Amino acid sequence: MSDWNWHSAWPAPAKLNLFLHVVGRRADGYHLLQTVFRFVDHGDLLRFAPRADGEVVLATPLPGVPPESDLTVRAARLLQAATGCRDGVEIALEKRLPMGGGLGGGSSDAATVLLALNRLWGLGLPRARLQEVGLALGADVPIFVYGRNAFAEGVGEAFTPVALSSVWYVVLEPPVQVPTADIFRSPALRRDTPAIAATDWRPGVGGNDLQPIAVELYPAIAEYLGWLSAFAEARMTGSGACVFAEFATPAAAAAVLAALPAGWRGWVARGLPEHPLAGLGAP
Ligand SMILES: C[C@](O)(CO)[C@H](O)COP(=O)(O)OP(=O)(O)OC[C@H]1O[C@@H](n2ccc(N)nc2=O)[C@H](O)[C@@H]1O
Ligand SMILES: Nc1ncnc2c1ncn2[C@@H]1O[C@H](COP(=O)(O)OP(=O)(O)OP(=O)(O)O)[C@@H](O)[C@H]1O
Repeated sequence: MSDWNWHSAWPAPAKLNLFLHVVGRRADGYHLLQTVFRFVDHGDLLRFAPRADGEVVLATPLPGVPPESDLTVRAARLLQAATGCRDGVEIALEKRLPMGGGLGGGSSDAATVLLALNRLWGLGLPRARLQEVGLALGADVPIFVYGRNAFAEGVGEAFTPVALSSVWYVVLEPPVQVPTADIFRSPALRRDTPAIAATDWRPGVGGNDLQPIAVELYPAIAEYLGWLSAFAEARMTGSGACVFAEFATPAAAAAVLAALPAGWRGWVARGLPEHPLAGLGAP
């Protein structure tokens, strides 16, 4: 992927929060979290073409999102501003991840833009610098730049890599979009879960502190969790709405998906050992 090629698709995978605890709150209102991020092999795709006029143009605007606010456009402009780069780009986004789904879709798109344009514009910024640039766009952007499954702390920007086994997930999409800020603003949110050491985390440890709040606000999430729980332990990712459960084999996951009630949306994804762009040149 060293050259501009409109036909090369750059992946922007989803993440799952295998657990998510709110352990405190910063003076600016942002919440201190502990979470494990896991990448899965289902996500959006991006394509890029150079523009000589220096403009950043989104060829595929999303319904309800003005291009100026789209995280892909904002990421490209922020990279121009951070480096003084005068090159432009046309971006095409093939959206597969639901918005407000807790899968980090917009954040992953932004991270893939940063990684791709760092390469295509020949900027040579180190990954750590791209993570900083990404944090200005959203708390979930740095993990996608970092590129390894990780135990995360702070607002989700301080990472300890974790090795995760190869498993499959059934991910269901309740038909609601959850605004992340609404969940964090809830007076009912528990903000004092005791912190754990990264080395004490094992798969299965911990829950999602945001889940009771989201379930209360959006009964569809409770309904989907209830259905999936009949097959395996089910949990919400991020601030919702999507819910997931883990399976040891792709056949076991496919069998659950095959039983999905009519009209429900869901998919099976493999847990990845790392982000598909983790090996990309950025130091
Ligand atoms: C819930 C997670 O998805 C877990 O991975 C992330 O923490 C959310 O990350 P994100 O969607 O990138 O969120 P941002 O766009 O940075 O923040 C949206 C809003 O959520 C609240 N917010 C977000 C992250 C955080 N650690 N504490 C917060 O209180 C803030 O009100 C913020 O204005
Ligand atoms: N490229 C983009 N893709 C998705 N949403 C975008 C994009 N650009 C801007 N947005 C805005 O960001 C909001 C959150 O979208 P996103 O898909 O990142 O949510 P999410 O999956 O809940 O993320 P997180 O797990 O980070 O909370 C959307 O409702 C939309 O208004």
